[in-house]
Amino acid sequence: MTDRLPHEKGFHVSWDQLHRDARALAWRLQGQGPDEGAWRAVVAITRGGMAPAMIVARELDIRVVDTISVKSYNHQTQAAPKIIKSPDMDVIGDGTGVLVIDDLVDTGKTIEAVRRHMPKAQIATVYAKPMGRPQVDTFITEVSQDTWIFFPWDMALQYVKPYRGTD
Ligand SMILES: O=P(O)(O)OC[C@H]1O[C@H](OP(=O)(O)OP(=O)(O)O)[C@H](O)[C@@H]1O
Ligand SMILES: Nc1nc2[nH]cnc2c(=O)[nH]1
Ligand SMILES: [Mg+2]
Repeated sequence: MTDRLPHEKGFHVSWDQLHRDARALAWRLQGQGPDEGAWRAVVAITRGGMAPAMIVARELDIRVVDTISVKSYNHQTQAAPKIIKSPDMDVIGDGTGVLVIDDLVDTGKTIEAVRRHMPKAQIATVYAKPMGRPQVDTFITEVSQDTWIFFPWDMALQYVKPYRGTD
């Protein structure tokens, strides 16, 4: 178990923002596949990669969608990443023409494990921190290493007190 650096800042992502950023990722990946620009399949890194992978698959009209499950974090503490479910290797092969999608790269350890599994795949994330950035082929937004990204599925709308009280 490695205790991670403290996260001084929070970056809170709404569904709307995630949708726009995942669409931007699809836009960037479009036409980059090896078969006349097309991609054969999408593999989502569960669980955080599933929503962005769905949006990318929809935008790029990719109907073959699979998952790879990597377990490493327990809340904000990281252990060695372990692949606990692989995609269908008959379909995915060495990853040629396959897009692997995750919500973010932080230390890059999750993607390192995935890349060993599918060395020829194109790996893309919506958000990237500097440490993991070299591990991904494509990303949309960089956030600093001391920032924790909060995704819409981790949050709920709640009341916020006004700056100036009336009582
Ligand atoms: O670059 P790394 O330091 O390896 O961290 C990035 C990974 O951590 C988070 O997943 P997590 O393991 O928390 O699981 P989840 O997607 O199921 O929430 C995130 O969704 C990435 O997959
Ligand atoms: N939600 C979330 N999961 C992570 N896993 C590794 N880094 C992060 C992060 O910044 N936010
Ligand atoms: Mg994840």
